[in-house]
Amino acid sequence: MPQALTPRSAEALLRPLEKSTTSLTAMLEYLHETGRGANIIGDGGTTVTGICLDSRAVQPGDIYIAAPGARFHGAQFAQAAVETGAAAILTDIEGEDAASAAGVPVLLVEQVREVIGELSALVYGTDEACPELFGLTGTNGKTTTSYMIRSVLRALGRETGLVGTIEIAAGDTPIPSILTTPEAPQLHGLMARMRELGVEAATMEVSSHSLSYRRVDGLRFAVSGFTNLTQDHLDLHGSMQEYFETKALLFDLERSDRAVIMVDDSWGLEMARQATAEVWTLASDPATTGADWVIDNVVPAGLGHRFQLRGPDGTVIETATGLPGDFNVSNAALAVLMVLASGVDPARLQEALDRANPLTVEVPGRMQVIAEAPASIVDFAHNPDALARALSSVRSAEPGSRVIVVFGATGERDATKRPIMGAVAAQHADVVIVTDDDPHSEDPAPIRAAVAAGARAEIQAHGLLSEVREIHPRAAAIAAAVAMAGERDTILVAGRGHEVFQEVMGVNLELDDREELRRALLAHGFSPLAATSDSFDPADEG
Ligand SMILES: CC(=O)N[C@H]1[C@@H](OP(=O)(O)OP(=O)(O)OC[C@H]2O[C@@H](n3ccc(=O)[nH]c3=O)[C@H](O)[C@@H]2O)O[C@H](CO)[C@@H](O)[C@@H]1O[C@H](C)C(=O)N[C@@H](C)C(=O)N[C@H](CCC(=O)O)C(=O)O
Ligand SMILES: Nc1ncnc2c1ncn2[C@@H]1O[C@H](COP(=O)(O)OP(=O)(O)OP(=O)(O)O)[C@@H](O)[C@H]1O
Repeated sequence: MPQALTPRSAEALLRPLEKSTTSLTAMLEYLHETGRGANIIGDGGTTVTGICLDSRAVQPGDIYIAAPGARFHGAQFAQAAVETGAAAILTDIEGEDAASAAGVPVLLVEQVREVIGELSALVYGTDEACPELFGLTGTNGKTTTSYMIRSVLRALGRETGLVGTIEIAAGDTPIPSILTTPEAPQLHGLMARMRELGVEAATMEVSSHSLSYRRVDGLRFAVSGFTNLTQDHLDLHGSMQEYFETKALLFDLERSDRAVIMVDDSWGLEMARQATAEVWTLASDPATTGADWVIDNVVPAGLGHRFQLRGPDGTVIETATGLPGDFNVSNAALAVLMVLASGVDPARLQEALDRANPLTVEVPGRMQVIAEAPASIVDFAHNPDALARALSSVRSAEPGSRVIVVFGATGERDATKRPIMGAVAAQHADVVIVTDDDPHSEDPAPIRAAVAAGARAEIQAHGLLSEVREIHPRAAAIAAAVAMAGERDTILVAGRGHEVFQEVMGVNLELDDREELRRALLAHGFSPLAATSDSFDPADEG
């Protein structure tokens, strides 16, 4: 993928090729009809062909949305937006003066973020025609489950799109992803582009940030799924309750027709109780009473598992996933049920699962096996629950084998999870190598110290035998892990998954954990798997 994309050229990929026009008066009328106060300063007959929230990405003919943010008010970039072709500006009272001074008509509203989604739908016509949407939220498992859903939909012969942390894909065109869930103007532009490309169904990761910032406003999900809720993003949400309430917005009938909710924890149960969309509940434990669907008869198959889904009226679906970890059985089950909930005939779905094995899909940087001896795995676990689950799933039954984990914690994000992740690593690994994750602009040393302190405190409190080392930079930590590993050991490099840049003190350094691991394995005489054959096929695994 070209790294040289600028904000403007990237934005152009998220637009329909065929442009239609919307006048400011049409927007004003829509806002008034839906009970919102708004005024036009200048010529209401002015028409726009696109809508954009970033002055650096404006395309000629756009309405530039000058929104207040944590750092700036977008109105300070109004002049720049007009110089690059903005035909009008949408702003609030605070932005009025700067917007008016930019010399194009201004649509003035009370709360800018409240109207962006709906106006984007109006501009791109996505209120009238949009691919069938599958939305995923939860702390962990969104990316993996959305790849699985896409794979199942493809096996059913549907033309698909995908929006998420790793990439945006409209048809076969991948577009690098900056946010897990892009801003509303980009989402609507993208849906219109997908419509042009004949995309019938799209999966979308819906982050809690996107719900807080109203990025998915104006979209309607046919089926939304909830994976789980564990600690993360408390810097944004303040408390788990607020984090939960934000996620719950997705399961409102105003946004989603149907919801499939994992009820393995109390947050899931509460989510199912609160949701106003039609709910199907799913439990991983077959003994769970009251769940509509349960996962049963899970048996190891190669690196992954075979399992059954048992539902109402004796319905049984049998399938398998080749992805390691019992959490991937939950992800796979959720994917199958979300497709079923969209109205696909169960027999047709079973036939597609049997024929195409779609739940054995390669998800970059998610439990990605780089070598088999020592078992060397790169995973995206970057919060306590994901790290605990990833570590538990890689422990080999072979006597004397050790688990060596290499990880760190992100800078400028939820600092409370740092010692907790250290403690989790000490509980589950024999050797804990603490290194840098993405420190961003924060000094990496105190981040490492907080993680290592959590690990040491856990060892002391429980008399554990794990060993803690602090090694940086990250490539050196990965090399050290390989240097100490024997063939029967397991190395888990956690936290950065598919990412190929590490931001240290504000500078982007090229770093791909998978490449570093391969390099170190080769240097120590081990045999990594070929870079292109990291996907699994249970058919090969027996
Ligand atoms: C915390 C957060 O999500 N902030 C988002 C928010 O920022 P903000 O409103 O504070 O914006 P600001 O920087 O003060 O700027 C104000 C306005 O001026 C505009 N601007 C700014 C500079 C300029 O030159 N021209 C210009 O037009 C900005 O586009 C913005 O509209 O609106 C901006 C405009 O779209 C986003 O870029 C920004 O995301 C930042 C980059 C971000 O890092 N977000 C992350 C945390 C995020 O959303 N992550 C979740 C996933 C998390 C996970 O699950 O791991 C995601 O969905 O990706
Ligand atoms: N169902 C699950 N429960 C707990 N942990 C999981 C689950 N699925 C995946 N994980 C762990 O979480 C990590 C991230 O998985 P994935 O990328 O699918 O989730 P995500 O919700 O998209 O994460 P993010 O929002 O951070 O991008 C995986 O690498 C794995 O360690």
